[in-house]
Amino acid sequence: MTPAARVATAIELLDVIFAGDPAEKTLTGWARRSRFAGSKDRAAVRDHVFDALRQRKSAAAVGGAEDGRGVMIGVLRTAGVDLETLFTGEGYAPASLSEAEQAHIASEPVPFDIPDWLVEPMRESLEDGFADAMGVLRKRAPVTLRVNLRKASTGSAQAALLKDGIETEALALSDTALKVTEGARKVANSAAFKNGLVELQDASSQTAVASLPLGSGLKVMDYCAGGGGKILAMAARCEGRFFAHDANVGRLRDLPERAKRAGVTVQTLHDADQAAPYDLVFCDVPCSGSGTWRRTPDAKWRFTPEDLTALNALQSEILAKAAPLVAQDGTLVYATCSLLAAENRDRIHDFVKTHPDWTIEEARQFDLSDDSDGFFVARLRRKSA
Ligand SMILES: C[S@@+](CC[C@H](N)C(=O)[O-])C[C@H]1O[C@@H](n2cnc3c(N)ncnc32)[C@H](O)[C@@H]1O
Repeated sequence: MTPAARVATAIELLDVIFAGDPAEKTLTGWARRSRFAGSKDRAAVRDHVFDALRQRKSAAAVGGAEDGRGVMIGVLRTAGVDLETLFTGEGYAPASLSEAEQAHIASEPVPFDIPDWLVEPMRESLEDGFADAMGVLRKRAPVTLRVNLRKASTGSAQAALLKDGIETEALALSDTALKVTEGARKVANSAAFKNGLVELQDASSQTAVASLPLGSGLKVMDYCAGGGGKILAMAARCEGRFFAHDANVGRLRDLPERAKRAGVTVQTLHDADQAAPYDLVFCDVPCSGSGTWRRTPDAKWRFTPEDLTALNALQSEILAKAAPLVAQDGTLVYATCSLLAAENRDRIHDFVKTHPDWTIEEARQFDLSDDSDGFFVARLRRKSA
């Protein structure tokens, strides 16, 4: 495919997505139907579509229309691309630019790339960091690896990755985080990944796990374990007994294989109180994912006030259910990958108000940055008698 044909395809797919179809499904369906598209074409079309979804509102303002074509024009114009070379109308290229499209100038200020109803809650949550975070949300997210300290040091993992053409740089935020600077698409097939030297994990999650009071011999429960990213990061840091639970058992499916690769043992429990009490119960609760919206940009446009209300109720319910599983002197951890105070600060304040025997030991919000996703982690303890 020519660069122009890739843009034309992205425009078509964006129109389907804007009409309501999920981005992943739309891209997968197109790839399946389009035998002529090679892996580079598929990657390029995907990048165009995701760039457009990240910047949907600002790009529409710059491009002059809210449909796929307008948004794509906005994305390319913002990136400084010469539109005349792509919008030629020749072959599979998009139609030439109209006079109105050529002359369009975005009115100021260019809108933020989140739903309108979220602008004030987000501004209140992020305070001075609001403008920076809105800028970062428009960019691509980094690919970050966690070095598995059970099997490698940062240096030996970097050397192993390099053998497969993957270049990385160590991130200051965490002692285990490597940002991939070259060869990100090769990670899944690399020997370093297959042998469990590294896992994919954002740097703020890694730092949050590193801040936990983990020590040898502790019993740890990951109450909302999902694919197991957090419990694997915990198990990599110390010897102990590690348990994983999830209301949706199917989400634990990959965990045994990942644990085996990492050289650790994690026992999955259908019933979380089976092995209670635990020294540490980690609740990585379902959330808006606003700290990771660069990675799943169509999720932000689907997110409604009703979703937030329902999530808040579930988040409080999970904390209340997990608290009795914690040993008398143990730690309850509440975490989200959200930037919204309603899902973070407000939830733990609400919890200690309704559970007066508990106190907040520490809470930390990780900003959204070029090197890491937004993340929130809070440690709670029972008050001493
Ligand atoms: C943010 S994800 C967890 C991600 C995971 N910790 C990781 O690092 O890969 C939240 C998980 O909570 C689970 N969940 C939802 N409701 C729950 C509940 N009431 N009790 C326990 N888990 C729940 C979901 O199935 C989902 O897997």
